[in-house]
Amino acid sequence: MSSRTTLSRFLIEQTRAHQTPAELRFLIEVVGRACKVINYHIGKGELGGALGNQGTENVQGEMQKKLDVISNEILLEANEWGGHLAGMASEEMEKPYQIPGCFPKGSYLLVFDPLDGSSNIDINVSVGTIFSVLSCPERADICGILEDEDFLQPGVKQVAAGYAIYGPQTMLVLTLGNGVKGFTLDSEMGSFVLTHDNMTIPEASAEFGINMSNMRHWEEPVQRYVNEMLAGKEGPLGKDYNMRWTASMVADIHRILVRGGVFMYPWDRRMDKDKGKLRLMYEANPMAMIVEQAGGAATNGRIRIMDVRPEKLHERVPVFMGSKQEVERITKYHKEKA
Ligand SMILES: O=P(O)(O)OC[C@H]1O[C@](O)(COP(=O)(O)O)[C@@H](O)[C@@H]1O
Ligand SMILES: [Mg+2]
Ligand SMILES: [Mg+2]
Repeated sequence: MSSRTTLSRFLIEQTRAHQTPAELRFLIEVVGRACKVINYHIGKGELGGALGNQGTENVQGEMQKKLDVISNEILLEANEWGGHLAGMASEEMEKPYQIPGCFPKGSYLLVFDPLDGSSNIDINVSVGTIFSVLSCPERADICGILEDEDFLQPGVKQVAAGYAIYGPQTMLVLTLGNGVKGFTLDSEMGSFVLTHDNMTIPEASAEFGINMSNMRHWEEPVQRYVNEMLAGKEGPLGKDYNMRWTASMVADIHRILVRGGVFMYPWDRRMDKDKGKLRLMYEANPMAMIVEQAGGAATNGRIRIMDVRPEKLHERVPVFMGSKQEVERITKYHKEKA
């Protein structure tokens, strides 16, 4: 009997250890399978005609990549008939996706960013898929249409969160609320195998990730924080910091789960008040749950991201997440300025 723990076996063990409902287990399995299919299309690249623009815009006014649309369809198709979902919402769709038919639906809502890091697709840099699982509010009418409001639950309500990273290795990183696990895709077996048993983020770090080209637009607390790091050991922090930015949130957060650091996408003067670039429901919330479950912290500069009350399905939020000490420092600088 192989001692390697596949995703399926891990989920069964979770059911025994933590009473994880069979429906949730099935949901994670289906999402895992969909990510394997997405991985196949990404791996084919131009051979499969999957690179380049789709020629359409999504609800955020962003030019969609072909793989944004392909990945979205793969996740919808895989999850539509399983009976485990009441509905879905995606970065690439303005409104929630209704599970067709009049019959009792599943207990869960799946919210996802089908392809994260889209600007990196055509240059062969790691991209990912991010997902968040919520419970579906009680519904009288089984034929009832799902409204945006059904999804607008704060991050603390998530029952699971995860991401797939399509890089030199393809991995699935997952939390069900008791720690963070990483599974590597064994392409021969076609299974995700547990390789990172208890991913944790060191409290202290000397590495940060931010798009530096936006510096002139940032608020004072962010300018101060980044300048102090750039000042290195001669500066007030007394240590040298390294900088990394891949422009794929999944890849930047994965780096932090493996070796620590802080990831930032702050508000800047070009944006709507108190908003950011990254989306609360399918980027910030799932990543915040994973980061906190790994011992890190995640705020919008002022409060815990998972305490933010969502108002809109595609709303944006400033993001500071990673090693606790660094996130606490940048949050303190914002509070001092408030
Ligand atoms: O291009 P910028 O400003 O560096 O922004 C990069 C950020 O935008 C994103 O690509 C947005 O995500 P999508 O690709 O899913 O739209 C993040 O993954 C990444 O952190
Ligand atoms: Mg994204
Ligand atoms: Mg995306």
